[in-house]
Amino acid sequence: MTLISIDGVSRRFGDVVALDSVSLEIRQGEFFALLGPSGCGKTTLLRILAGFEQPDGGEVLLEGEDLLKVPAHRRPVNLMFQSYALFPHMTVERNIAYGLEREKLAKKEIRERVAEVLETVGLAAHARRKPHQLSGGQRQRVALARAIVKRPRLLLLDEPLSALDKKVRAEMQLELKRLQHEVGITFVVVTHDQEEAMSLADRIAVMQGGKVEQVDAPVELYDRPRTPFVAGFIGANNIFTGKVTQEGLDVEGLGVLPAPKGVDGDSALLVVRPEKIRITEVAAKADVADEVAEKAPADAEVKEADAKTDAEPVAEEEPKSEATADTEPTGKEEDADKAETEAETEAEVKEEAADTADATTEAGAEVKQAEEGAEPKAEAEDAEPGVREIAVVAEADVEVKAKRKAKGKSKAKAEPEVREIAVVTEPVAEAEAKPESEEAAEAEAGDAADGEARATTDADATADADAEVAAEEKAADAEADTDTEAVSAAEVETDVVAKEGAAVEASADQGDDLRTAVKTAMTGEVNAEAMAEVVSRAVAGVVAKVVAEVVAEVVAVNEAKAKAKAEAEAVAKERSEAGTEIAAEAEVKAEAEVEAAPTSETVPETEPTSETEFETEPEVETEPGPLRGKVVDVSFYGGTSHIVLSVEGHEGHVLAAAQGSARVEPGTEVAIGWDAADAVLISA
Ligand SMILES: Nc1ncnc2c1ncn2[C@@H]1O[C@H](COP(=O)(O)OP(=O)(O)OP(=O)(O)O)[C@@H](O)[C@H]1O
Repeated sequence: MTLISIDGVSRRFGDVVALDSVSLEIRQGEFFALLGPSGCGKTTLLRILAGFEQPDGGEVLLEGEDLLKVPAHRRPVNLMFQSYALFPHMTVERNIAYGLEREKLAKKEIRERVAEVLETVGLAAHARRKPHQLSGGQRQRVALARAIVKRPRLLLLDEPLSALDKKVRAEMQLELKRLQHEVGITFVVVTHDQEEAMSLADRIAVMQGGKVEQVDAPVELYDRPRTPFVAGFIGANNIFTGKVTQEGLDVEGLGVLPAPKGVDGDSALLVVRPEKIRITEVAAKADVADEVAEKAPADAEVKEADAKTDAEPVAEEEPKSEATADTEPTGKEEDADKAETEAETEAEVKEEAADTADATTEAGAEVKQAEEGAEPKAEAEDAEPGVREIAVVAEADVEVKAKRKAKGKSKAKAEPEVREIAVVTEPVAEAEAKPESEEAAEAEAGDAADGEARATTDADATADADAEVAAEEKAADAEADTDTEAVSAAEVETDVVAKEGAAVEASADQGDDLRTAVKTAMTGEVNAEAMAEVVSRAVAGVVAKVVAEVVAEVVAVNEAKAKAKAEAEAVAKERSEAGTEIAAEAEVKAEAEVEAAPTSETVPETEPTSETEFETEPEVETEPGPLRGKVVDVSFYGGTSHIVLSVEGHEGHVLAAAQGSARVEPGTEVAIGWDAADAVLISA
């Protein structure tokens, strides 16, 4: 139901048009915000509603009644000033009572209403204090109490939180919302702070230059801005200007970009939110590298790519600085080097992996270290490149592409190998939801991309690696939690652990002591008394069953604990390697992304295409975007990675945002894209 109807209201101050035919409706009981930059006319509109200003034209109705004819002091409207305007010499309760006293209400009623409102704003204990004895937030509550005690139909708040520091401000935002909900009064708040408006208001009128640009709910404003101003004002946005075509928006210098349908030939703005931007590391395929190599035989990096394609080991290559920059060699450098050398032939690796399961694990760990500290091209030349090749190809080919670009080759010729960088939650959620076996299989790909499968080329060793990676993934799911929670990440194991006490203690009436005895015996501290009990009950035939049960339980618990410990250690190791805890999460996500990338096992013999990649892993998007660019900067705050990208042919930067820590370095060449459905087209 409409409470206030504003129709064609204008106000000029000399040459300045403060309000230019403003029309909007404010509903009964809603929290409404007037949002816009300084000087857009929001305060003028508020003052007109309060009766402190008269418009030059237009009308304002309150439930159908002409409000403009009603003098300010008779309007059922209250204005809470930015400065709160409290009387410094009066106590809190007298400040609140003041308006009611002026209305000459009965003292009893005044007392009751003041007490009620003091409770509502949580200041009953401060009733006798004076304003200077209160904090900023408390003073603001007094101002609010004073405004609502008169029970206005409409409460106007001019920048109500601007005098508060950030923390109190956040608290008061919640408080204001609660209060508005509780008292049911229609609130109209004026603010230039979009975050404040978005978090407080049910609906927002975005104003600019004395006009209302758009009135909508916060989500609508964010998702579907209807004017260029709103698109630029609310949140960060990537904006491209061009001509609408059937295929998308044709932007000069950039080509046709994915866009929703529009009117052909129209000039329009394309708006894409940073979190909708998909960036994928671009790397030309080996044959492209080959082709470049042929044309530039003197280029050492291209030669390496060539060599890799031919699968001829070039084991003596020195590590390259870019390749080693990611991870500093650890104190186990020598071991790592040794392991790397050992891992260079499949036969040696097999031998090493075949020794024992422990030896395999150790070798894997060492090799992982070796690889992290090693030059990727050496990996590529490995006789058993397996799934690792993806990461290696990607890195090598970025360099190749850079060379190719330097030679002025058309980017259209590249058939990019992609590795999605900006992590999105959906694919990860899907990956997490997968059954363990599938997860383990996929983990192999991600794992191998990290080079972990290097030393495990025989079946047993690979299975070990799979299990290890699957365990890592599960443990990493519980990453920010305590060790106990890490245990709970392994569902089955958790069950067993959780049942440890309960199962042993609660299973059989007469078996309690017996179970304790057996368990105690099994854990090494033989209790003579308990064992005597065991023996005596053997006659009753209880023992065999109980012993079997307890043995199974203890074994299961021990296994679960061992596994959980290994997982926790793996996670800790991952984290320390990645540098931050958040990075660990991103790595798991990134692995899920990498799983989608084709491997030498999954990529067919014939030239792979994006389509074949989709067929392999249809649930993860790997289509590179239409734009090519470079990562300029990556910053992490608010739980999100904010990635600044330069784009070929585009003057401004493109912003991408990814939840968690994105594993992408400045300088990385990327393809940039988005889904047409995720973008908004606005007529220019
Ligand atoms: N009494 C006045 N005399 C002259 N110009 C005025 C007067 N009141 C407002 N203006 C002008 O009208 C325009 C709108 O002012 P208004 O205060 O409504 O904007 P605002 O959006 O509330 O800005 P802010 O957020 O800075 O308070 C401004 O250009 C302002 O300078």
